[in-house]
Amino acid sequence: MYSVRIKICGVQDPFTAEAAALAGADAVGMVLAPGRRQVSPEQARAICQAMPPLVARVGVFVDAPADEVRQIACYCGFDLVQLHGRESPAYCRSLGLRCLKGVAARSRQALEQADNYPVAALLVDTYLPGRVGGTGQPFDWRLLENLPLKLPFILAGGLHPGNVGRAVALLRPYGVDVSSGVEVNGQKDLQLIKTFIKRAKEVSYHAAG
Ligand SMILES: O=C(O)c1ccccc1NCC(=O)[C@H](O)[C@H](O)COP(=O)(O)O
Repeated sequence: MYSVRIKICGVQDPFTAEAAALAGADAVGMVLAPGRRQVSPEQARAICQAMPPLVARVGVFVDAPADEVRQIACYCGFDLVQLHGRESPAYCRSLGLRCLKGVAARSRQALEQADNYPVAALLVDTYLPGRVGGTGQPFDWRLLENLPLKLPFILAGGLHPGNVGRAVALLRPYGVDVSSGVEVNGQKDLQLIKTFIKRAKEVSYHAAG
């Protein structure tokens, strides 16, 4: 049976992380890179410590020095790191950590190239020049249709409770990732998180195969 995994990203406080996990999130992401959702290593550690077991804690980095990523991942207790910049395959390998590679959905060729990364999964996100992640903008999902990737892929970019069911039914991704789509006025909203999780899971339970 297929059951899509769900990552709630850009979480900034322990209460939201715990509530998302209890609502059925499989992973919670904390952004360590500059931006409006950035948390300090101390905040990320407090979030990780508040989370119940068996839910993945993911640290999101953008082109950070490898030593810094290793040190923060160890200090916080991350299960995975998400590399959302221009990190090379060699960089990913050198970390010695389980990685998700963020890849901008620019073209099918870009996705096919990324499929050779030595990582646990690809997180396929919207391409917007000059922006990195958490944009709230979707991309044309037809780019992923019938694309034979070896790596599991996590669909990201502009997902929300109103479109996640369609995305799951159409693409059957390994996972889905959301940040802006479960926020109100820039803050995570528990009701939206619960509705997103419910919608994604119910569609995947009913998907054939
Ligand atoms: O969310 C951010 O602010 C962010 C900043 C820098 C690098 C990555 C970032 N987010 C990564 C994520 O995994 C987001 O959840 C993903 O881009 C989807 O975001 P959204 O379109 O807002 O759902």
